[in-house]
Amino acid sequence: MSHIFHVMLLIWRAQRAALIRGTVLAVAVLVAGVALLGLSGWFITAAGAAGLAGIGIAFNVFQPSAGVRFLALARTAARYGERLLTHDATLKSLTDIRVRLLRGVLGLPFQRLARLRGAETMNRLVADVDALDGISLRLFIPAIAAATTYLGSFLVLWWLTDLVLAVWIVASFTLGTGLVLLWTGRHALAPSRRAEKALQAFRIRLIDLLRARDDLVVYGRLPDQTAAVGAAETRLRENLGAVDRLERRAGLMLALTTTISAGIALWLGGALVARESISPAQAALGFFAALALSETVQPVRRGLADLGRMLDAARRVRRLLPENDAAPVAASPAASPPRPETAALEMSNIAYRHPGAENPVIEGFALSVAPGEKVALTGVSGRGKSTVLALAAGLIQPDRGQILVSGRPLRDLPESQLRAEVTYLPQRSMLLGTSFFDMLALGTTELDERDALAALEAVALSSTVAGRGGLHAKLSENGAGLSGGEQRRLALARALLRHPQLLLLDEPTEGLDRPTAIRVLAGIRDFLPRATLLIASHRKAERDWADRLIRMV
Ligand SMILES: Nc1ncnc2c1ncn2[C@@H]1O[C@H](COP(=O)(O)OP(=O)(O)OP(=O)(O)O)[C@@H](O)[C@H]1O
Repeated sequence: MSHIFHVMLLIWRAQRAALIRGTVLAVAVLVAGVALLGLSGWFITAAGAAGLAGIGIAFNVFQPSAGVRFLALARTAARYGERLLTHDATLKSLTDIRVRLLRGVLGLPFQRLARLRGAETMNRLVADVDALDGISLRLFIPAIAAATTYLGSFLVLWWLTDLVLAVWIVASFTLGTGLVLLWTGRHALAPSRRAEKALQAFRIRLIDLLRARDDLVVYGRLPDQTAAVGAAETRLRENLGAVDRLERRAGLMLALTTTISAGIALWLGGALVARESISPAQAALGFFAALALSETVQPVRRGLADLGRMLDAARRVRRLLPENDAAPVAASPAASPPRPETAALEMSNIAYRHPGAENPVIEGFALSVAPGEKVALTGVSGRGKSTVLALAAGLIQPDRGQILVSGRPLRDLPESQLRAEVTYLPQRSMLLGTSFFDMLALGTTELDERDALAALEAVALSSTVAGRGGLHAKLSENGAGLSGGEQRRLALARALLRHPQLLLLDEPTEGLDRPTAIRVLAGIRDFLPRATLLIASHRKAERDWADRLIRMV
């Protein structure tokens, strides 16, 4: 439950003023409803009694009927204002939470980020945050409004009728509805959780099916995956059905509570009238107020039916939210200029162990690359070449040792300066966008077309781009309509366009035929004549191109 309170606190803090106003209006809606029915009952009974007594002519019908009209209108207006304020404030708070969550996800350490599954993260950001709206709209605000209305009704009924009648009505409602709501929350917890899990499974399996469709067809697993999607959907429907049934049962029990409470209030009112403690009209007021109190807990019923979904969503969201993102961001140290007389990249006595791995992948590793040098890192697969590049790019931190970029400790470089000076092309990169231009523009905010064409020429892609209709021609999303080699070269061109001083390339010509590989390697140097180049390599063409080889053993 602490997660739900924490999320409610976040929602409340972000939109405090609007939520206070909305809650006041929610109380006004319920109070006006109870007063409306109570006054109507009193009015009809009092008018009837006056008629029976033969003094109907003297009975003032105008004031009570004006009161009824006022309360009806006030209730409608308050309901409108309450919906507007609370929904608007909650949705704004959730937008805020979603942005903070995104910031939290993006701020995760590189290794954790690499382990996140796209579909799952998408679910967190969309479905989980959506589930949180019920915490304020269907739990806290209606619960506060109902409690306030019970207290107010007790005081007003005591004042206008009799203490015994007031105690009975409010106590029976508090106890009755409290028990029904507890029952609903307890029984709906499991199916509501299962429904949410099934929904997440449905989405993830469907996204996996769409993404891996070709592999699933090749391995004959498409029917299995389709069946898995269908099974998740069936589970979702079954559990949603269970939640709905529970909610209906809770509705029935609430109706029974109202009937018993109002029935006994009628009997008690009659007894009090017989003892001449109150008038019949006052007894009617009590009875009708009791009937109206049933309205107070309807929204909470729906909220409690969804409690399991909200609890799980709140727990997951809280885990990913940055702990204290309200704290001011520490000022970045001033950017320091490179020292030209030093090595472009120097790594000394580096040790690194991947999280969860038993042994360090590299231990006591050292390397020095002079400015403008082309160095190839070689070694058998799994020796740690990509790990060295990720360390040099500052994506992971060494457990021991020091990394200097142009003589400055890498960990002291401000992020923006590091990214401006060092670019890393991993083995697998993602192309974002739907045209060559869009895909290249990820690396450079103000991309110049001439520069883009020059980079494409450097990676031997000019004719491909021209053949596909030019830089701005529409392509399948994320480069899906390009060959594997074309996709890699496009990612390489994107890296070149950042004009880094140090370019780290992980097997840049993998998948290319030898003549194209040689052409691309020459193009890299032509495009960046002064840059320092460190590449992880398995190919002879790359080793021949390099000025020096560093063999990892
Ligand atoms: N995130 C990770 N968690 C645990 N182990 C990892 C992780 N990333 C890499 N490894 C392991 O670290 C070792 C070095 O991996 P790395 O990718 O650096 O090797 P590599 O020399 O570049 O290999 P290749 O030539 O096949 O690309 C491998 O055994 C790999 O399984």
